Amino acid sequence: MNERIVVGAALYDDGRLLAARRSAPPELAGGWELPGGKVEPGERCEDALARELREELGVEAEILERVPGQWPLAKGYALRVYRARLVSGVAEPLEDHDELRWLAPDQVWSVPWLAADVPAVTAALGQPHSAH
Ligand SMILES: Nc1nc2c([nH]c(=O)n2[C@H]2C[C@H](O)[C@@H](COP(=O)(O)OP(=O)(O)OP(=O)(O)O)O2)c(=O)[nH]1
Repeated sequence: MNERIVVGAALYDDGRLLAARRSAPPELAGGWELPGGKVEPGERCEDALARELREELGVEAEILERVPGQWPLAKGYALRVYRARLVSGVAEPLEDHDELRWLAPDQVWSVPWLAADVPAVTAALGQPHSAH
């Protein structure tokens, strides 16, 4: 399989969803996304996501079920989303981001999500919130 996959986390803690503001590249900077990153060759999506959350945010997360669907990104990549639960650590914008926000359910649309993330976040919200 030759797909280029980016995995993103619908990461919940205490009923709130984490949004991360990208600091680069220039065309995406300032937009909000679900934290995550590229899956490396031979890597399981769930493992890639746990690794990215560790690297980018400094947290340990339990990766739960995949949100059905897949959303196109630039350069032939596609975004897949997994629900996840914060296990330990305090999320900080260590890499790729310059601000983080934990959004309560009525705040989810208060940030300008990147275009690809709008349907992904919508799909993530459309499921029972078992990760709360
Ligand atoms: N992580 C993430 N990336 C997204 C989302 N929406 C979106 O358009 N993207 C884009 C931004 C990036 O071009 C690409 C993900 O790459 P990344 O830079 O986060 O991944 P990475 O940490 O593995 O980066 P790299 O060092 O290999 O460049 O997908 C999203 O919700 N989450």
